[in-house]
Amino acid sequence: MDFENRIVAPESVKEDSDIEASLRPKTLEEYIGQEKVKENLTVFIEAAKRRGEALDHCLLYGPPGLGKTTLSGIIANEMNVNIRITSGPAVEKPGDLAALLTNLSENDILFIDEIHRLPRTVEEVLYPAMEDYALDIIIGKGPSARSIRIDLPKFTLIGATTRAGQLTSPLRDRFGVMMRLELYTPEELSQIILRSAAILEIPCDREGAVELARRSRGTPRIANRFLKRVRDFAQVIGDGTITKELAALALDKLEVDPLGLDSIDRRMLRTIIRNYNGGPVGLDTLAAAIGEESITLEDVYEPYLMQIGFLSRTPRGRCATQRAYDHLGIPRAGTEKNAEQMHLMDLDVE
Ligand SMILES: Nc1ncnc2c1ncn2[C@@H]1O[C@H](COP(=O)(O)OP(=O)(O)OP(=O)(O)O)[C@@H](O)[C@H]1O
Ligand SMILES: [Mg+2]
Repeated sequence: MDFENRIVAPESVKEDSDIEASLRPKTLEEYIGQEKVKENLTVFIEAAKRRGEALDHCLLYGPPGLGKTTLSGIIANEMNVNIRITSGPAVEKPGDLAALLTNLSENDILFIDEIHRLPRTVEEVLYPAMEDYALDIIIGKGPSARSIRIDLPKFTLIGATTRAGQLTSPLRDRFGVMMRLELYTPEELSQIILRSAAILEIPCDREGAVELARRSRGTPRIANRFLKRVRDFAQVIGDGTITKELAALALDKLEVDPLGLDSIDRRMLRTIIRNYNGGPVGLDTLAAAIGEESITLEDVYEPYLMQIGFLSRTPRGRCATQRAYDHLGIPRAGTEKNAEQMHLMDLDVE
């Protein structure tokens, strides 16, 4: 199975990057959804600006593709400061971080994507930088080594992560603001799609946008990708406009079902149902059974399946819900007749 090229993958792939830049909203006003986050940010930004201070360090967390990078750019824009962008794995040595920090100006933003992947030695340099705006640098080796302190400009660190739980607590505790991004509702996604369609000059009617939205798994990145792909179908099969019928037809062809599930989601649910009698099954066991990493299941597949109520997490493991059975057309086992039907249905697995 091709995990890398899933059209419903929420992670950025190469073909996304050429449109993403043009579609990124620049102001909080243009940023659709995430009302709670926006409301709080508006207050924090306004307060920091009035005091002429740097914004508190912020941690943005939540599943991929929901707009963490976009939001950081917006914060910089609204604060009227520069933003430097890097990522956890890119900052390999303490010296790399020191170089980034000493190049900031007062109130600037340092954005560290995938901050949970910062090497520990780098993280330790970050603590005094965040707390006291200072760098402690060791000069020399052996007995003559001494530590000097370099003052840094007051800056804002914005960390983004899909896994807040993997952050060490000393790092987590140094963020003044923690904001969780949620999956978007189909209504919010259709607004995002209509906005993107207008920018890219793709004719798309309201029902067409709703249909794309419904299948976008709560994720703007997927919504924008669908828009781009479905435009091709609209131009070749239709009259150029994305309508409800055309959107449905195109996404069916791309093997994205009416709820946005693809074959991998269905396989995961079927595995829980068939091999584990609907669950509960432990995450690691399930991951091994479908040949995917536990972390990927947890970050990428589960959030959406839980949002639509197909999967529940219990202390003993994952369970498929009645809705999942219904959607897949699998009767619940329990009666002998059902068990027999299940057995027959097993013959047509992919
Ligand atoms: N609230 C929003 N309104 C409009 N467009 C959005 C919104 N959030 C995200 N987008 C669009 O979705 C795309 C992905 O957003 P972004 O790159 O910010 O996600 P991300 O959370 O940083 O993802 P990752 O976790 O992969 O880094 C961008 O093209 C952006 O234009
Ligand atoms: Mg990002």
